[in-house]
Amino acid sequence: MTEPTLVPPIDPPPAPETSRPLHTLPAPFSLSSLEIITQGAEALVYKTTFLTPHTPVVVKYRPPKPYRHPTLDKRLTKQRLLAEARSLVKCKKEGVRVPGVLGVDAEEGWLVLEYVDGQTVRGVLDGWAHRVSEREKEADTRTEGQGNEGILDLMRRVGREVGKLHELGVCHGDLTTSNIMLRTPPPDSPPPFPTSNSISQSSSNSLKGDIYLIDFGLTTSSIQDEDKAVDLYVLERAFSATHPAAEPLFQEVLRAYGESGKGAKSVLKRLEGVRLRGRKRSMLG
Ligand SMILES: Nc1ncnc2c1ncn2[C@@H]1O[C@H](COP(=O)(O)OP(=O)(O)OP(=O)(O)O)[C@@H](O)[C@H]1O
Repeated sequence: MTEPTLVPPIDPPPAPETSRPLHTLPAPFSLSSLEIITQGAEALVYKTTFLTPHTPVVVKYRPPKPYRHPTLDKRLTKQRLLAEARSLVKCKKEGVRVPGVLGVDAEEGWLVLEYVDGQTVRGVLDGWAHRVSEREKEADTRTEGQGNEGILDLMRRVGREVGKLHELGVCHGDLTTSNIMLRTPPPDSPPPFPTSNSISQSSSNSLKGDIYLIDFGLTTSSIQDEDKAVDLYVLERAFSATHPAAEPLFQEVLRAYGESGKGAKSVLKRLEGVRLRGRKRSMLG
């Protein structure tokens, strides 16, 4: 009988690396005081009341990219962060609704921003599209068309805010429905008891509030119609990707944009060309 051979214990495979070095967030922040909002491709976004107990703020942190040379990485992060902070400051000063910059440490890679209490337009559109399909299922003709004025008005506010940004000579560079937020307005005093009117109003109230543009990490200064038209094209694509029902709403964004400033009409003209090129490119694969 052959002796059983002793198989040396196999080392367990190394634990997969976390996709992001969360623990590297520098002082003065500690993870216990931060609530993660998103962990995007470029940045970690947290909400915290660590700095101001009664007012939440956003900490946007760009962690080091381990695959990049550390010196180059630090330089790029610093440049992008400063560019983002400068654009935000400029926009806010000129009356475009953006979160205020409360602090920045470009060496360490973080930015503290005013917290916009609300939801992204992407979230709003998802909710709206859901309500539309529920209504269609119920085939309730009494409610048909109800609530549309609210969403159309929201689209006009989006168009005007983007118009203000472009009028200033700033192109967003990543204008998607996730980078536009609807700030929740302070609550109206509620009626003493719910009425049918107040119930139907609660869903249209969710569409009220100011529009804020966020994520200025890819912003550029440009007075070129072409750059502005590309911004609009990116937004148009985001609308059609969200929900087919949202696509016609974009026309309302464009209408309001067209009336927002001197150069807006010629940007819309240019958008037609950008669309044609976009279509050609997607046909070619
Ligand atoms: N000032 C703010 N107030 C409230 N929420 C915010 C704020 N800034 C960002 N957010 C939330 O965090 C999300 C991501 O923010 P942002 O787009 O700035 O980060 P990002 O990592 O650059 O994103 P992406 O990887 O999509 O480019 C937003 O979609 C929004 O939900």
